[in-house]
Amino acid sequence: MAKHSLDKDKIKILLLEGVHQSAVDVFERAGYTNIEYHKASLAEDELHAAVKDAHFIGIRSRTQLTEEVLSQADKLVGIGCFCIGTNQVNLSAAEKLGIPVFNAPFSNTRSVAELVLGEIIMLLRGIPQRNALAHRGGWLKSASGSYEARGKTLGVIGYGHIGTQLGILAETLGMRVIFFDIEDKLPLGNAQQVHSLQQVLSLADVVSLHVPETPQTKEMIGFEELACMRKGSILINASRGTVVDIDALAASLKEEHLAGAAIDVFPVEPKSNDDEFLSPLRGLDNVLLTPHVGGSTAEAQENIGVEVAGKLAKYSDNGSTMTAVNFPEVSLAQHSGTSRLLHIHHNRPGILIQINSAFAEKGINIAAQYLQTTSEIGYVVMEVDSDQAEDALVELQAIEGTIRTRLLH
Ligand SMILES: NC(=O)C1=CN([C@@H]2O[C@H](COP(=O)(O)OP(=O)(O)OC[C@H]3O[C@@H](n4cnc5c(N)ncnc54)[C@H](O)[C@@H]3O)[C@@H](O)[C@H]2O)C=CC1
Ligand SMILES: O=C(O)CCC(=O)C(=O)O
Repeated sequence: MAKHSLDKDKIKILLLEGVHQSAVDVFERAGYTNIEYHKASLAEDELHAAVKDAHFIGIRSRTQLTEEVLSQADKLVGIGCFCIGTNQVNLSAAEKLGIPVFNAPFSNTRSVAELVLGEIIMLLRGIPQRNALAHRGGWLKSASGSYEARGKTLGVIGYGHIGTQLGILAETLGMRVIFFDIEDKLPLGNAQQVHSLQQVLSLADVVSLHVPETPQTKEMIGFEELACMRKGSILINASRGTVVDIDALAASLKEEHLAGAAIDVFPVEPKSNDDEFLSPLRGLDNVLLTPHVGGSTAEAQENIGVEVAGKLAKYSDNGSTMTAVNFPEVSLAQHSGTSRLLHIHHNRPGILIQINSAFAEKGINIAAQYLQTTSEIGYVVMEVDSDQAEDALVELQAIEGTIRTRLLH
């Protein structure tokens, strides 16, 4: 059986925010038993303490892995975001520390698209306000402000994995789909790409946001953009809370410029289910408020657990970094008969020459070598005879510009 430089039972895996049991199962099947599991996110001081001796951390969207938190995580080898978004991690700080970050880019996308489709139908029919009124003893049996989805225009902002699936689903209801994306995208079905945000906003009956959180998407929907939207139209945001100026949205709804909204993500979200949810949208009957559950289905969570835990276990076992979002990607098969050395370094000219010269001087034979770089860091993986592996590790650690090394037997 392969022996790793650090025995697997010494490798601490910290799982937060109730990631699915499937993740625990994957780790355990791979031989990792030192798992600290928390159902919720941790308070800041608890997080600082818990990361200190963790080799791997698994989080969802709540836990903020800032530069400060990462700087305290001396033993951290890899991070798993059990979701799509990775904006909660300081990716460049992690990269500079030589820590790859993995996520699950597809596993919950269908769940988000389905939720949004349901919300479109509910909002076009004015159901949220009828439902709220009925709960208070009212009875609003009226066709006023109630429409079919068929024939309406859906404007998708961000035509990626979620936006495209939503477009296809909406077309099955007979909606016309237009979209805005900063990239040229292949339109699926009968969708049409429109090259300005304002144009989509002014043409659509329903606008749905599916962009990532970036400096460019911060408050991309504010007073001006909301004013561009058609009177009586609907806004849906299941992307990130920072994308919409929430005060501007509340104002537009109160002025009855927009007929309704469905919001799943907020600029500030409660840290746990026990904390109060505060928002200027509270109390508006024509707004569907959901607690960031777009991707929270049994199917999505189970698949995400398997996918991300699998990526972390693979990186731990054999150094493979495929699909890491902040790190040079190297696809590696399981090794046998040799030891594998991982060397992460600042990307400067001459590192590989230094490594190869140092090994040549010591008579260390390199059976295989892989190198990938980003502009910041380089990642070299080498296979050497197991009886030379410890000497090779010493040589690697002495190379100037080294960030970290690992040895896998
Ligand atoms: N509510 C929830 O529970 C969930 C929320 N999300 C959020 O949804 C976002 C989108 O997810 P995917 O569709 O899988 O991502 P994706 O990466 O497949 O698609 C995003 C699209 O947005 C486009 N884009 C980026 N910046 C833009 C800009 N400034 N203007 C217009 N288009 C822009 C990209 O070119 C890309 O086509 C995620 O980044 C995440 O933040 C994802 C899953 C669950
Ligand atoms: O389910 C979660 O915790 C977050 C989902 C999400 O927003 C994402 O996948 O980006």
